[in-house]
Amino acid sequence: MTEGTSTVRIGTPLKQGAFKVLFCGSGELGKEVVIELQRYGVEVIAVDRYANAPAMQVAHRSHVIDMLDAGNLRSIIEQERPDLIVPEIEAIATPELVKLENEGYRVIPTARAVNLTMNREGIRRLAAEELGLPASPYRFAGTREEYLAAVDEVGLPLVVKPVMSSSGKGQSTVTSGSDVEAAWEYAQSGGRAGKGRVIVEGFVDFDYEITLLTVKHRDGVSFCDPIGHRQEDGDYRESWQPQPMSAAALDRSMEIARAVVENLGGFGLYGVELFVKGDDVWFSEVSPRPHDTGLVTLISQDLSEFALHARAILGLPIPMIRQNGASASAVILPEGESSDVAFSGIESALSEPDTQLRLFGKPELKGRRRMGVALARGESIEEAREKARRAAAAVNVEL
Ligand SMILES: Nc1ncnc2c1ncn2[C@@H]1O[C@H](COP(=O)(O)OP(=O)(O)OP(=O)(O)O)[C@@H](O)[C@H]1O
Ligand SMILES: NCC(=O)N[C@@H]1O[C@H](COP(=O)([O-])[O-])[C@@H](O)[C@H]1O
Ligand SMILES: [Mg+2]
Repeated sequence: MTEGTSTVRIGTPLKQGAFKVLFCGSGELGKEVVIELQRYGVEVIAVDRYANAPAMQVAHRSHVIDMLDAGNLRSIIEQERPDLIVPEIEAIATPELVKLENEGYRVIPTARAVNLTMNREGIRRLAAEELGLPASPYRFAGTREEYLAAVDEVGLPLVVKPVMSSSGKGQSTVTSGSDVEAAWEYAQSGGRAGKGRVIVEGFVDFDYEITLLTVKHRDGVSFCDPIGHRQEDGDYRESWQPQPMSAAALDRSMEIARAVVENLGGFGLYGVELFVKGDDVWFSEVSPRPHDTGLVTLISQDLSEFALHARAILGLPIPMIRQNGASASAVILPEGESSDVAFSGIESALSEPDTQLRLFGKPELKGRRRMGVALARGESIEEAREKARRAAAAVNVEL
């Protein structure tokens, strides 16, 4: 930091002068940010809807509450009085965060950003209607009748998603008239916050899709190299960096990302999701926080997306981001039921050079759940992807 302009002060954790950060959501992405904050001696409080969530296991203390309940959320925040509130998932009583921010609390990146992005309607209308950015055609629907009308207007093929959901929950692609009914029912059952409105989006026939990690920090806006990824059922399976792109598509992507994060404001790392075809780029959505496809940066960059988020929210400088070359991540995504999962095959997963593993320590598996991720570097993207997939496949999940 430049002499004379130092304003960041970090006290001693668990003492009067501690700098306190409270996480709303305590999954695998939060866990890595907590670890980065711990390295600066920040006092961390992790909150989620269930006990022993990944970030809780590395925080100073934790609370289990229904974060969609405004009263519960407020009472924990008033009890803890954190210097920063860091939302880690979408399903939070975000209007209450707006009120708390008005009362003087600091919400990362801003309460407005969190409130707009927790609901697909907020962010889509901002990006497409206010900022005029290119996006797939879309309609919103709250009833079956509105939904059927929306399907007619948008036309097939299309994608249906609950307005409040993530990781593909409640999402389906409709390619024929016979899927229309099932997509509505699935969206009604699959949203994180229960039944409700859906977005009907025209299907974008992209060549590839990227996440452009974009950091807003004290000295401006910085971009990470683009991350390519492969999704199945709306959930990420593999990601890699750098995704090869034409100069025109990359410029356009940065332009779109900059417009979005400058409007949303605040300090922190954003994951801007974009679809690319040739030199054309469409905005898809944005996370006002580290992104799951950005897990690859744990091996591909000197400062991972989690380290960058920590620096940005603390008001620390980010003079450069070093990329280490072709890298990839592959998820460990078992299906089944267990409340005492064990992992084996780890020696084999780590037997190749430039390979790493993260096991999240989630206390329960019910259905399909991301429990870990394999990371690898290679001479080429293809080699890195193969290595990461081999490492992920070598891990046995014992239920
Ligand atoms: N309109 C669309 N056209 C084509 N593919 C789409 C469209 N919308 C979504 N997809 C595909 O589904 C994936 C998940 O969609 P989206 O990012 O909107 O869901 P999500 O539940 O918010 O996921 P996450 O929380 O993991 O980011 C996208 O990355 C893309 O592969
Ligand atoms: N695409 C969003 C995303 O990846 N979010 C990450 O997954 C966790 C929830 O996992 P869970 O569903 O296994 O509890 C969240 O807490 C966050 O870390
Ligand atoms: Mg997404």
